[in-house]
Amino acid sequence: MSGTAGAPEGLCAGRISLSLGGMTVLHDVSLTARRGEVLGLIGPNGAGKSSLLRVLAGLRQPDAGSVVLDDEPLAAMSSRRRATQIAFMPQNGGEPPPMAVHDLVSLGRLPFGGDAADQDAIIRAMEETGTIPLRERPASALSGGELARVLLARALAVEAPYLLADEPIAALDPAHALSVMALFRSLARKGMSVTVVLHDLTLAARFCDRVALLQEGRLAGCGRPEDVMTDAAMRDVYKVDVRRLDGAVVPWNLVSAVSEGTEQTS
Ligand SMILES: Nc1ncnc2c1ncn2[C@@H]1O[C@H](COP(=O)(O)OP(=O)(O)OP(=O)(O)O)[C@@H](O)[C@H]1O
Repeated sequence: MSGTAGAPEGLCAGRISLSLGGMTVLHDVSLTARRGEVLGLIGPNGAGKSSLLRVLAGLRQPDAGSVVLDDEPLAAMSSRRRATQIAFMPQNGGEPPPMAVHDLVSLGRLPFGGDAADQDAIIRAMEETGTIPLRERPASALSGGELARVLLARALAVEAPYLLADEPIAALDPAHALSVMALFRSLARKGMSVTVVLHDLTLAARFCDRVALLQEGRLAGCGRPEDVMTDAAMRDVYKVDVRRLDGAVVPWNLVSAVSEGTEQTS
């Protein structure tokens, strides 16, 4: 444990407000990502999940509030130290650079000196994401799901204690999505902190230790999935009615369709 007495452990966002393009996209949001857990950021499109993740990563400066890593304000950390402590996987990743997959994953080791441990970390990250067979391929020629796994490998290669991943499973088939969520669980059990933006509510409820539910830039709830992802909250925030299958949350009908008596499925 590295925090000083009284200082909260973890990556703590305190009373964050953020405006983009003249619009307030985060309002007074407080949240802590802790070592040893998978924290899911959930909420509808535009709710502020990516913006909050970027603030947590130190990639965006909030207008108000601060982010503290254990007892150290992020704003006071060197970018190199921050890059060794917090690994970030962006949403979509943009146009991949014209380089081989292995070289792209190797970029995760840039904050380090280039010692022998680098190659081990790169191989480990590629094994964990099933990207070894892709290693010689040009990144620009990958499918969307393949590229997503490579970008995750780049973030994992950092071997930072804090991983922030923005929709890492959005482009993945069910087998790869399950495998990545299981990997997150396993990394958290080894002491990492994994914060992940998710739209798959079923997997969020199943694999996250806690979820933070964002609604229009505000925190609508944060805690165990069963406490936060209630039928009422899903209805209010997502405008969907859910069904529970073996305890899993399955979005089932649009609230508007139900209220108009035109339920889509039985
Ligand atoms: N650079 C920007 N300039 C202006 N507005 C922005 C910018 N980036 C994001 N926004 C707006 O901020 C709000 C929150 O965006 P954000 O990407 O954080 O949402 P999100 O919850 O991650 O959404 P999604 O699920 O669609 O990815 C949205 O209304 C978005 O249009």
